[in-house]
Amino acid sequence: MSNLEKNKVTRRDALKLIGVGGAGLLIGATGIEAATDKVTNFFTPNKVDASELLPFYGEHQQGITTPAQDFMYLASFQLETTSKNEIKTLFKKWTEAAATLSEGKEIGDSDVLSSPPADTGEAIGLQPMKLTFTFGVGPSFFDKLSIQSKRPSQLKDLPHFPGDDLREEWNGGDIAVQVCANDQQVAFHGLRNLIRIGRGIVSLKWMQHGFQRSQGSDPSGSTPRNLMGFKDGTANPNPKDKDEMNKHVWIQNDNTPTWLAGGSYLVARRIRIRVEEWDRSTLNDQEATFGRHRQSGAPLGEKDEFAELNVKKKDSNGNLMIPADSHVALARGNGKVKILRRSYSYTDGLDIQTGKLDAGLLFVSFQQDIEKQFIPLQEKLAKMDLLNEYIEHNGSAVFACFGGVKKGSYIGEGLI
Ligand SMILES: C=CC1=C(C)c2cc3[nH]c(cc4nc(cc5[nH]c(cc1n2)c(C)c5CCC(=O)O)C(CCC(=O)O)=C4C)c(C)c3C=C
Ligand SMILES: [Fe+2]
Repeated sequence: MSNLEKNKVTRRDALKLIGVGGAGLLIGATGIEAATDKVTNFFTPNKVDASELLPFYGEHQQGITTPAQDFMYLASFQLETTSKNEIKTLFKKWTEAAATLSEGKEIGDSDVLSSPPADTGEAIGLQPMKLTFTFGVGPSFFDKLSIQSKRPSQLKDLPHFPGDDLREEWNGGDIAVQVCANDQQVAFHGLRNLIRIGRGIVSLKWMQHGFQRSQGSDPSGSTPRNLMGFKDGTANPNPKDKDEMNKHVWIQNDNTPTWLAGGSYLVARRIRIRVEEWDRSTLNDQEATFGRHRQSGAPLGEKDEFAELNVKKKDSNGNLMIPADSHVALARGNGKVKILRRSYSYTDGLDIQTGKLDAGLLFVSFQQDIEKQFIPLQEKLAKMDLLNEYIEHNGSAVFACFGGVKKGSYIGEGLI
């Protein structure tokens, strides 16, 4: 049988696919044709939608204020060289590859029979699916290249927080690449090709995938839920509000070096959730832990997800509606410190030591100033957040993400 014939959807297959297996079931010919049509339509091309394409070049890097795509890979690389020139060449190659892949094109020359194809091929024919790349450098990057004088003073490893249970295999790194897309294969292909281009110059230190509910399963675009079942992202600052982004996210003061201007600091925390314990806690405890209702996402005592969150509001007995040690009460504080959260859920299968799931939140936040934003927030949470009973931080990293890249330029230009 030819491949073409093998791939054909037969009427019999179509019937199986639509669940019509019973002998003697009467179905009119037109019914069968219509059903078969539906199945064969499954293989017909989708229209190419230009909105699926997010250009790599621009004022800021993509993947920061970009509405979170369905999938992400966060990869942390370590340098295998101390040569600035080799890193500069790599950054130029990565820039070109990221720009090409973001347009849904293949990289390099892949039709020379005597050489391995330049592109690994698994995204051939696929749309870009809002593929974005976000690049940054960690504190150790500056030491390894002996350019310590260029390291921004606040780009250093985070302090130890109470309860931290950090593992070296999930910590730090010299370079970060965040790859996001609405298709996991497209995202993986993007990262895999950067890994390949970097071989011999950089190697992976750690890599974490992330997911959220796909936009296809929630076309209304409501706030995604985390693995604890709660809407997560409700009180994020609005990425479309330029003033808010300038105030809380983009680095842009007078002393900012050009390579960092319009960039942002990325904090990543791999936070394991003890889902088994959480699943045994009562709904009442769960809601008190977050300070919001599970179903609606509304602050406790309110009906609407976006109702004002008043941490001082009391019930008729004089008790706080939202417990003072709940996650949102502590994270909101006086409401002045804001970070842009862009976290994803992760699952890494079974922890064979404990027989429990290794699942949680790959917490990612972008901020203008780590010392004024993330650190004071996490200090408060680590001390007394009710959520601490159910989570453990086992990975931590900080990176300075470059400003946007202009066509003809490359990531990190001006730094190396
Ligand atoms: C240091 C910063 C934060 C860490 C670490 C963190 C971990 C974490 N959060 C959730 C789930 C939710 N967080 C929510 C709100 C919220 N969280 C932070 C900061 C950190 N969270 C902030 C700044 C806020 C907003 C507070 C506010 O101003 O109201 C919520 C409520 C819904 C929402 O607003 O997004 C949830 C749910 C988990 C599961 C987690 C670690 C595993
Ligand atoms: Fe949170």
